[in-house]
Amino acid sequence: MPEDGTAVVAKRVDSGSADLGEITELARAAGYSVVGELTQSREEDPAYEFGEGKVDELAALVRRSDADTLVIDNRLGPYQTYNIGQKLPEGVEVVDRFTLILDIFGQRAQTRKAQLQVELAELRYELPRAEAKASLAKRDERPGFMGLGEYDESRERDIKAQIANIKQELDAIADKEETRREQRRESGFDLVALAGYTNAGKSTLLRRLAAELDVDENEDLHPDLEATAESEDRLFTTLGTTTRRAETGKRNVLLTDTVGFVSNLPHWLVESFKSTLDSVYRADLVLLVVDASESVEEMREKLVTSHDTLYERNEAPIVTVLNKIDRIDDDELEEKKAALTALAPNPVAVSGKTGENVEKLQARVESELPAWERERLMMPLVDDTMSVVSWIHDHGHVETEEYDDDHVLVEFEARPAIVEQARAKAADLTPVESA
Ligand SMILES: Nc1nc2c(ncn2[C@@H]2O[C@H](COP(=O)(O)OP(=O)(O)OP(=O)(O)O)[C@@H](O)[C@H]2O)c(=O)[nH]1
Ligand SMILES: [Mg+2]
Repeated sequence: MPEDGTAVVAKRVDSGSADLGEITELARAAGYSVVGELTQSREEDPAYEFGEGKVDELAALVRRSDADTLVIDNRLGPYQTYNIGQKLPEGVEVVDRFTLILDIFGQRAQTRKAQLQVELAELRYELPRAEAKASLAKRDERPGFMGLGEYDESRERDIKAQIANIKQELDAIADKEETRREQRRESGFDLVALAGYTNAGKSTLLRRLAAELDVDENEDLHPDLEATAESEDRLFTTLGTTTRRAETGKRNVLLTDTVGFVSNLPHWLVESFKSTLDSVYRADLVLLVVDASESVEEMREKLVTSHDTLYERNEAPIVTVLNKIDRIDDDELEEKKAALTALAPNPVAVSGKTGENVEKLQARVESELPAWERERLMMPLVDDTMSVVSWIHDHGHVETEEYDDDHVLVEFEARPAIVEQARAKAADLTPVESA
């Protein structure tokens, strides 16, 4: 764990100039202080990623700045990692973008699920490396090294078995969570998820929209309700998921905040976090949060990354939320909206920090949620009637409730499935026959 570690950050791009902004933030999020940086613009060198001369320069910089880690914002093959490491002072570690992100996740993982997901991603990272080692060892026919080949093949089998076990456990967790989502829907809740690039302001918006829900009374239904959703100006503040009840008007909304997206992640890493991302993929509505105080270029890139992450699995309609508008003026906002209309049609612009336009966002959530059905039910007043009436209150929105001597007329709106259940409950109320 790189608590108080020091790092040099480096990046190669094929052409143009390399931007170290995000990798520096990621290194900080992992606990490093960044003590040096270096970039190169040239095609990839198969042995060293950078040109060999540049790696010598990097090694000198690492030595001069006394860094204990070299963070490289490129996808390194196992041999490149090894070759670069050979040039560095003894004990200096080479970390690429993916291992750095895994490192952050590992430090933040608090729940069993988060820990399993990190472990799964680590094993998936290691598997091709173990396979490469095993096949090298097999090819190497020097008798003295026979044992090595056997050892590595068993490591490979071992990793595969562990991956299968973890996947099984994660699938069981995912099933349980899916059941919980269904129970919540049956209880009349709409499920809305906050998604978006890391640091966009999702947790800040969650707190802004959240209403209090008595957690104790609803423990069975809402074990993931938490009092706080931290916000901080650092990447990946949120790793697990937090669900709160949101105030939007008529509808009963449960709003879920979760891990942010980040660009250039290999497929297996995103896949490892599938059961966390399911809270987004399986929502009734997704609020895709974008930091509007950044440049149009950055916003565009982050929107593309977000859409790519959502693309394959997401089932819900998406509303784009341009956040942090307190940091820009109206003209700038309009220009950005116009420049991004293809990726972010009809966005809602808000500030989670000041609360500006939050009521517009609430109205938009209400209008985008799957439509409710309207119903009028006339029920006889018998012993169980009041419990049916209060069930309708809990699961939908009651417009009028009128009583006469032996009947009640309830007019309400609710999800179609709720309306159906209410009808069945009403039909079960049998008027007291005069004997
Ligand atoms: N000026 C301004 N700052 C904001 C606003 N919303 C959030 N922030 C700041 O942006 C930073 C990130 O906010 P978070 O709410 O933690 O963002 P997040 O999307 O949950 O981030 P991760 O959990 O790391 O993915 C914090 O420093 C917030 O205070 C806003 O509307 N205006
Ligand atoms: Mg967050």
